Amino acid sequence: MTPLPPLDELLAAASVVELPMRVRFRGVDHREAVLLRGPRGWAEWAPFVEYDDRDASRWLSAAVELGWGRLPDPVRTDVGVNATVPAVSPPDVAGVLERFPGCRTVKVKVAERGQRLEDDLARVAEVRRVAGPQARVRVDANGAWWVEEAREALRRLGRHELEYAEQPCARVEELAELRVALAKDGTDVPVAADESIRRAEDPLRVAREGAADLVVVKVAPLGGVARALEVVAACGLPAVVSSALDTSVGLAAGVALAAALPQLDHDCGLGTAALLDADVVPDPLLPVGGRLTTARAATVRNAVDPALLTAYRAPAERERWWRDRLGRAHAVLAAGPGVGDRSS
Ligand SMILES: O=C(O)CCC(=O)C1=CC=C[C@@H](O)[C@@H]1C(=O)O
Ligand SMILES: [Mg+2]
Repeated sequence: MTPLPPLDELLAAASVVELPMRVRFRGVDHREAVLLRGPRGWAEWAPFVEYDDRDASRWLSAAVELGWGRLPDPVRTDVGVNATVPAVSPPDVAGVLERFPGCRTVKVKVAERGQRLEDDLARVAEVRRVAGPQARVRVDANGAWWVEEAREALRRLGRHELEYAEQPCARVEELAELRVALAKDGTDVPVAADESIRRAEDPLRVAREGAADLVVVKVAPLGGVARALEVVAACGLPAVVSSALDTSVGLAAGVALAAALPQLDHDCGLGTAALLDADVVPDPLLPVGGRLTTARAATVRNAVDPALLTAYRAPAERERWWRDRLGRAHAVLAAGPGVGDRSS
């Protein structure tokens, strides 16, 4: 674990930005982030605004690892990247996919609040039509379905040959129950755990309770690359890396994690720079031919442009909000293990 720098050092290193998004995703049309200029390079701290100080402190551990620590060594030099399709209407699908040239895998948001299964069926059908029969298509419900709802939704969505369904239900026990039901139905859709990993007190419950066929891991929510590698090793399940809607700096940490995983058989959700309408580097970390390399990630991560930090500087009262939050998250980490850390 990288030693925690003093709060005043972090505050002195911090720039708060507000970046516009190209398309609404995760209920937001802009992304706030704190960029930290550490002695080992730039880092990013951007816990979603609704998260509490304990969650935010885990994201801070990841930022400290990136800016003040050392990342685990890679075992590969490049990783495959999936396209990410928000809960858009079918006519908008082609335009979204055009932003992910060369990606052979597509993740589709489903079960969006205020929408119906028919909207998901139409969106996934259009993704399948545009991306073609060879594409790998996965869906992400962010835990919105009840078990029986997920059972029916995946029976109907499964006709499009899904690679897997990410967090179809919210609770670990529901995921375990759903997997049994899907097998009984002959619905061949693997289940991936995302929120049950990154927001759980004990991410290993997923593996212990047979709740998933694979795990989705995100660097920042899990507390850093080294911690994410530990969680994957302890789960003993295939893993996919996904972003936390980061700027190119945070995405570079995601590439570092994907490159360090002993086994990586799926494309990763690290193409989300395409969802941002601005970034903190002049040449955002966008996949080329559907792939990202560790070399380019390392270069981009340290190409943060002060002019962009100024251009997209957050309003003063948001800057104050983030700096206060940084102080609280720092206090959680400074209080030591057992306060911000997970059991396991
Ligand atoms: O995995 C991807 O294709 C992109 C990242 C992504 O889907 C997400 C990023 C951050 C939070 C969520 O909105 C969402 C997810 O649940 O995986
Ligand atoms: Mg997810």
